[in-house]
Amino acid sequence: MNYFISAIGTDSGKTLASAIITKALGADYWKPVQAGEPTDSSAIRQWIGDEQIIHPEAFYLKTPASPHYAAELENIELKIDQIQAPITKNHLVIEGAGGLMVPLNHSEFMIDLIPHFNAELILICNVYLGSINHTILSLEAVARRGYAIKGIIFNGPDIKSTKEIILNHCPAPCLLHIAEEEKIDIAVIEKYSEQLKNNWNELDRKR
Ligand SMILES: Nc1ncnc2c1ncn2[C@@H]1O[C@H](COP(=O)(O)OP(=O)(O)OP(=O)(O)O)[C@@H](O)[C@H]1O
Ligand SMILES: C[C@H](N)[C@H](N)CCCCCC(=O)O
Ligand SMILES: [Mg+2]
Repeated sequence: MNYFISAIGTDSGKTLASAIITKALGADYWKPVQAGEPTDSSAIRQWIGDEQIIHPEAFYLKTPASPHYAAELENIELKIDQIQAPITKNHLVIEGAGGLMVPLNHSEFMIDLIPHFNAELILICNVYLGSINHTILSLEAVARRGYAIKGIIFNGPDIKSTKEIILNHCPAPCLLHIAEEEKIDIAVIEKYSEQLKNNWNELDRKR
């Protein structure tokens, strides 16, 4: 299965969550469009070790900006039909850049990659004042297009009322809650990947 990891914004914890998901599923990882350094693939490599496959980016753009603009600066035509998913028999964790409505060019958005890769969405919701609005808007964009959503991963403070209202508007369950950690290292990734495995299996049993 392909899982597309997106978020309600940028710097939301997609790379952290992708490392946890990749580890939990024993999956391959792929960042199709990388804008700026250090690359997310390099962070994932540090956190998951050498045993799993990280596929090379389809587009590496130098400027840490919206991909549509970073591509324009380099005179690169960034179009979805030029991006082919790597061939693998394994699960593939595909990390987007920024949030769902981040543009790749003047007519295509990150969200359009979900059907292109025949993927299920996992939405990373970092929790802050304003995140309810950003999350429900993101869920509406997904619902309007009829795309499959596997679940939500919360990242940050555990605020019951925020989680409840979001989950009441989400057709899929919470897969994991990542707390604010003092530092992110291999032990933290392993701790959450064990939690995610248990939650995932439990949710699959209930379905
Ligand atoms: N729960 C957390 N505890 C501590 N640090 C965190 C947590 N979540 C994210 N971070 C840190 O916040 C920063 C942004 O997270 P991350 O790189 O995963 O965001 P992103 O959504 O992948 O961003 P991008 O859109 O650039 O891909 C990183 O330095 C990451 O290690
Ligand atoms: C450079 C950054 N870390 C991400 N890779 C790209 C974020 C694009 C955000 C665009 C926007 O929503 O305004
Ligand atoms: Mg990232």
